Amino acid sequence: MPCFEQVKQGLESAGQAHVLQFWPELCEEERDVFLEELAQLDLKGLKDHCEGAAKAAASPPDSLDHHIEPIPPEFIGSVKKSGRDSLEEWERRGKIHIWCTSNALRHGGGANVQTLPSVLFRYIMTSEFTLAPTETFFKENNYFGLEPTNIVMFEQRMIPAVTFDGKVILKDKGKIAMAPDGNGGLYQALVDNKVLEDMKKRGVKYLHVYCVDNILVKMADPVFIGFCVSKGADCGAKVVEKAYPTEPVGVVCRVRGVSQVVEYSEVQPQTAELQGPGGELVYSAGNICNHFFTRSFLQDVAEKYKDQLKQHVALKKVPFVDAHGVQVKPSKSNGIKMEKFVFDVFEFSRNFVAFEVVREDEFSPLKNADGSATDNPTTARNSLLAQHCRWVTSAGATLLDKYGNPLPLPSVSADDSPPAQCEISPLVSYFGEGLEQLLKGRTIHTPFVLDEKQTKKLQAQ
Ligand SMILES: CC(=O)N[C@H]1[C@@H](OP(=O)(O)O)O[C@H](CO)[C@@H](O)[C@@H]1O
Repeated sequence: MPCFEQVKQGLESAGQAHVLQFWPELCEEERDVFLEELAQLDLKGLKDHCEGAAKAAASPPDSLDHHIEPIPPEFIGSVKKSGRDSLEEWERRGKIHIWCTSNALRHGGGANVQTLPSVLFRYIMTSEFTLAPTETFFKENNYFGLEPTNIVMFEQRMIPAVTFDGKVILKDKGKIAMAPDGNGGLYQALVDNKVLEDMKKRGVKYLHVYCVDNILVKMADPVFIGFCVSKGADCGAKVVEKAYPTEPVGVVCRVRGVSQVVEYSEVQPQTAELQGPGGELVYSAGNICNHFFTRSFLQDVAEKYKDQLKQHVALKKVPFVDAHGVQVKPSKSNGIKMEKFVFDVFEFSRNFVAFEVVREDEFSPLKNADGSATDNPTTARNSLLAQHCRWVTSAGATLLDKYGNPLPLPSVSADDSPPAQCEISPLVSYFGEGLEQLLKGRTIHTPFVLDEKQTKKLQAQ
């Protein structure tokens, strides 16, 4: 059991003695739980954290408009602008790297890329709130047929939310309001959970990192990996062309000559609207939270740079207990959550590249609840269905609606009328490949689900 006096002293010297104001009212069990929680805090760093948060919230960040420039074209690859040969070559190289990792683990080297199936190691970072539900979800679904030991789940750190005058917020009489430390908490979490050692042991050299809110993500995309490795990159980012100047996505660009992502909130509209000679947006490389890293780059970040990552301020409505111990749900922002961003390591890269992909194929974010205009569960589902309709149609099949009438070619945008119910299992096709031999010349009634069982049936016909 942690020592109460020590914790109390730590809080006092951080200027946070108020955290214990309801201590006399807590029962023994509540005290034990609270003391455990307080002992987990970085009490030495608490003063800096609280003062830093209040200071950062009071002073808006410098405008970056005069310091930004686009990434030079020689550091950008593009699915749209590259020939078939280059794309196939990157894909081939990417597959070799993926296969080599799995083979090194199984046989201690000497990959035979023709015959080995690819084993991928998945590292899933969650917050304190989502670890147990994520584990349960995987278990309940039998790990989706994957080998459980190849899936590593780990938690990012939580840090206290702070008032505008730098005081830790009490969520309850015996509980601090904690918030995850942002997606850039990844680098600290890799260290805390010894994940880099695990990667090393398994022979992992390259990582494809993405945030979960994109239904169209191409996990471990061999084309992207092949592109980045062939350019000798230690760090890379997939981008899509921005749909309109003020679209709420970060822009991959350079600031004072250094590659980084500038968030949509950090530039003036007139900068976002700047156009090149052909009318194209100057800052068009929209960040989709989809990155390539070499393990050795991550190792460098963990050893040398992790503590230099910027802290970003997020102003939030944080429920709290008032001086009388009454729980309050604020109607306007009352608290500061400090977050680190996953892409803030780009500036430490020695060779950063960007790779532009096709939005309709790779980016349909889920940010809002149904009922809002964009980026909600319905638009996400429609994007996936529309993509699968396109795959089936380009494999040479004709889709029929439920009355037996031929469906028009699926629209490129998922925002129009809902696409036909046509879904291809990722166990059958990763990105539309292999469908022609199954579907060419067929007439298919929707709803249609092409899973492994249906595939076998079609093969037998
Ligand atoms: C801190 C962070 O990761 N910001 C990302 C992230 O934005 P959010 O609005 O925070 O979800 O996802 C966007 C793409 O969906 C990306 O453009 C942006 O740069």
